[in-house]
This record gives sequence, C-alpha cells and structure tokens, in this order.
Amino acid sequence: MATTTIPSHASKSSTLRIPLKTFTLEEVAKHNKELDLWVVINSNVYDLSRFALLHPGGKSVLFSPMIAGRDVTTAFFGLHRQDVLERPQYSRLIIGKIHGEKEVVIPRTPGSLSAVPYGEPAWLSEGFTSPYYKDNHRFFQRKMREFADTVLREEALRCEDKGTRISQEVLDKLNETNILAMRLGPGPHLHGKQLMGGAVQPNEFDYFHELILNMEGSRFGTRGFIDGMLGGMVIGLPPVMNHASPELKARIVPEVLQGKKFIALAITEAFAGSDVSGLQTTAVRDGDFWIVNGTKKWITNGTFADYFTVGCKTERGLTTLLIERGQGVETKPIKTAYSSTAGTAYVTFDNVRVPVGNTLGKVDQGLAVILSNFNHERWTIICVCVSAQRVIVEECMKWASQRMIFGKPLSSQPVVRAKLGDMISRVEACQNWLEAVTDQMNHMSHRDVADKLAGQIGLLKQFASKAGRETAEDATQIFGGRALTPSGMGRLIENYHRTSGYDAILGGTEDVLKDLGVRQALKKMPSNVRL
Ligand code: HEM
Repeated sequence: MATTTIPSHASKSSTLRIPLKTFTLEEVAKHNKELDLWVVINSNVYDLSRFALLHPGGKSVLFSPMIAGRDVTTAFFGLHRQDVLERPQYSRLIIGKIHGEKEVVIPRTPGSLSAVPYGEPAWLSEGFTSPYYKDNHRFFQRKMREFADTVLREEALRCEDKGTRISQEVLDKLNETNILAMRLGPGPHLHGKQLMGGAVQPNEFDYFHELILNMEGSRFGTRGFIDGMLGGMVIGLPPVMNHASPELKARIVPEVLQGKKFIALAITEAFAGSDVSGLQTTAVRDGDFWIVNGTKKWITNGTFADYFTVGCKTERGLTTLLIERGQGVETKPIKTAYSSTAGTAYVTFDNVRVPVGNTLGKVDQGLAVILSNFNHERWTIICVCVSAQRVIVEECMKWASQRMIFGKPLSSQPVVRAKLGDMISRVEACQNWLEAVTDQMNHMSHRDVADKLAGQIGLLKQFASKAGRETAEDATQIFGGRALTPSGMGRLIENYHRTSGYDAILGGTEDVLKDLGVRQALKKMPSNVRL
C-alpha cells in the first residue's frame, strides 16, 4: 500500500512525516454505518466511528446516506470553518488519503496574503501599484503578518474568549520586536531600538509603517484584544513622553515600553466624555502634593494599569497628572459589550496624594496636553476600523461563494451581490482616504497636523466607523443566524457586529467629530469669498 505525508492543515504536532494509507472511494463507501463510519473531506479519509457520538452538530447528520461513506467536502465546508480541521483532536481522525486526489481547499499559510478579491488593500494585491508604499513597507508588512499569524492570533482568540489580560509571554515578544514602542508612531523614542528584528531602521519608520502595524494586528475578529494589547499605553504614555519632567520620564517610559508596567489614560467621567472641559475630578494643592478626588469611567486597561494619566480640574482650568496605583486608587471592572481582555474600568481616586513633580505640562493648561493626543488616537482607531472591516468583506465574499442555497451559491442572488458592492465600495473609500491622510501626516509637523488635519481626521473617523457599522449590518444579513453566535462560521461577523460601535465612540463620537471637522473648515473660510 502506498504511503504519503500528513496533510498541511493537520495539527502543528503532526508536521512530522507520518506515513498515511491511501484508499479508493469504493473502499471508503463500505464504511457507512454506526460504529463503522468513514468520510472524505478535502481528499483526506476521516474515521468518524467513535467521534460521531461526540459530534457537536449531532450524530444523525453523519449517518445520512448523503454523508456516510462519501466525499463530503462541499457539505463540510458549508457548515464548518477550516480551522475545525486544524484542531489537534480532529486532525487525529485522519486515517488516510484518497489515492491520486489532491486537496481542493488550501488553508492560507501563516504570513501569506489573501487571494480573495478586496481581501487585501490594493497595494498588496497582485498587479496593483501604490505611490505610498516603498519596498521597505512591503518587507515590514510581510514580517508583521508573519508575527501576527504566528504569535498574536492564538493569543488574541484566547484572550478575547476568556476575557483575560494579554500574557506576559506575548508581551515579552512585543517587547523583543519593539512593537509596543512602534505603536506610538515615529519619533525619538525609537532611536537605538531594533525594530521587528531590523526590518526597518528607526529613522526610516514612518506613519505607513505604523498603519501596517495597526492593520495587521486587527485581522482576527477580536476587537477587545486590540485594546487589551496595551491600547491604554498608546493614549496614556504620549503625555508622559512629551510633558513629564526628565526624571519622571526616565523612570516611567522604559518599563512601559517594555511591557513590564502598564499605563492608562483616565480622562472620561460619568459627567464628561467628549466635553472634556466638564471634568469633575479635582486636584487641590497641599504643599508639594496634589490631593486628587474623583471617579473616571470607561478607562481602557484600567483594571491592570500601574499608572494613570489623569485629567483633573484645578483652580483655573485643567491639569494633567501622572498618578501611580497606590493608597486611595481603586479600580473596578466595567462589563462592556466587548471582551474584558481590554480591562475597561472605573477608576476611583480618594484623597490620593500625588507629588507635584508628577504634573504633566503646565498647571491649568492640561487641556492642551490632553487634546494634543487626540489626532493620533483617532487615526489609530481608523486603521483598526478599516482593517477589521476589510476582513468582514473577505468573510462575506467567501461565504457568498461557498454557501449553497436552492442549489446555487448565495452570490447568485442579486440582493447579496448588491450588499457586497456596498461593502467593497465603503472599505475602498475608507482605505484610500486613510492613505491620503497618512501621507499628509508623514509630511507635516505635529503642529501642522493639529492645525490642518485635525478636522479631516475627525471627519474620516466618523465616516469609517459609520461605514463599518453599515458593513456589520450587511454582513449579518448575508450570514443569517450564523452571525449571531460567537463561534462557528459567522464568528468574525458576530464579533464585528457587536463591537464595531466601539470605533464610533472611542476617541470621540461620530456626531462630535463630524461637527469638529466642519467647524475647523468654517474657521478657515476666507472672508473675501462670495458666490
Ligand atoms: C472531521 C469531521 C467533522 C468534524 C471534526 C466536525 C466538527 C464539528 C464542530 C466542532 C462543530 C461545532 C461548530 C463549529 O465549531 O464550527 C460541528 C457542527 C456541525 N457539524 Fe460537524 N464535524 C465534522 C463533520 C461533519 C459532517 C460530515 C457533517 C455533515 C453534514 C457535519 C455537520 C455539522 C452540522 C450540521 C453542525 C452544526 C452547524 C451549525 O450549528 O451551524 N459535520 N461539527
């Protein structure tokens, strides 16, 4: 009897060359009853005799004359995601291969690109060019995709499901590659660091590299994990890097960038969200200390943060302070629609004594410190939102092509094609606008970004998150009931439908940002123009 090697999609532990028997379809057909049940999936022969009783989809479906002893590849992929077959407990059910047959479904190998039309942005699609991305960006993207597929994916799925904090083991890998530092964008904090094993030099690193990094980490249908992967640092650390005293900076920044200590931005309150100036947490001077009292709400990474960058009301305005976890600081998890891996918390300050040396920027001028952070935060959310949206388009393209209805693929229905047309148009519009804005960021100073781009970033963010929410609705209609369960075929759709609202709220709500964009434009209207 001929031998072969175990198929490429089998479990990691079985990448060894294990001889497999070959069978004919006629031989398989003889095993078609209870306790003696074989089927063929993707050219591999599975012995389901014992598994049938444990099958999550029930045993009776497996004993149907259309299934038992047959090649069930089409039926199987109509009901399960490919990764079911990759689970070690199921890949062990393989007992052989069909003689002379090849796999018809080839799983995407870690690091590779999707071949599904619109499954990747144009610059990564064969035959397309782009004025924005250089060879180095392409190399960096390959390295990031590999890292995301091999290190982040499993962790993201596990944390999203269990609601646990990202593990120290993965944080150490983020530190080794300096991904945490790169999440803060280009700048002096990257100097002297080896980025992604040397894939990009610190002085070459630009906003397109950061865009790639943000997008590659957002492809698993795990919105909570994206924020759990130290989203609090992305928004909480810049005020320290840009406004803390040299001593404070030297003490705090390195440990946070190494993933050894955690920081959260604590601005929003039950009383004030987008209207930052309405904050009610107070800081009152007492000699060399501030005494801080108040409660912050919806604080990302708050449950596990060691440090908090806090907006406080002071005598003549707002002052931003760095507060360390200690006496008088309490955090309590808030149950939210996304996974508690994000560590969303209430943070209470009860007569907390904060050294005056922990003041970030000038007293009473903390609003400027807080606002200077917003453009980067919003731009980061846009990257995440567009990347996750594209994955949904890819999922729908696949599902519409493989799901059979009345003997034809779902995509044969004009109403489904119309939805796909809307989804593709939205994601392409968002991607192209995002790339245009990113290019401007690469050519502008921080001050110019605040002056010229803040409004546009606000407009783009609300446009992208609205597009994302419409796409979530369309995708839910295309997937039907499967879009309503957090496991199975529609897993990513369910997560996106449940969590796409986060992109619409975090960093500024859609209505506020649209208005900001228009107000910024109106401010610049020349007084001497008329119709
Ligand atoms: C190696 C063979 C198989 C394995 C390991 C397997 C495994 C599973 C698993 C893990 C689920 C739970 C849902 C999920 O995680 O996606 C499931 C559901 C299901 N399976 Fe299978 N299965 C196999 C073969 C088949 C076959 C041949 C059929 C034939 C029709 C079938 C029909 C179903 C059905 C109807 C469901 C419920 C789907 C739903 O709720 O949407 N399975 N199977």
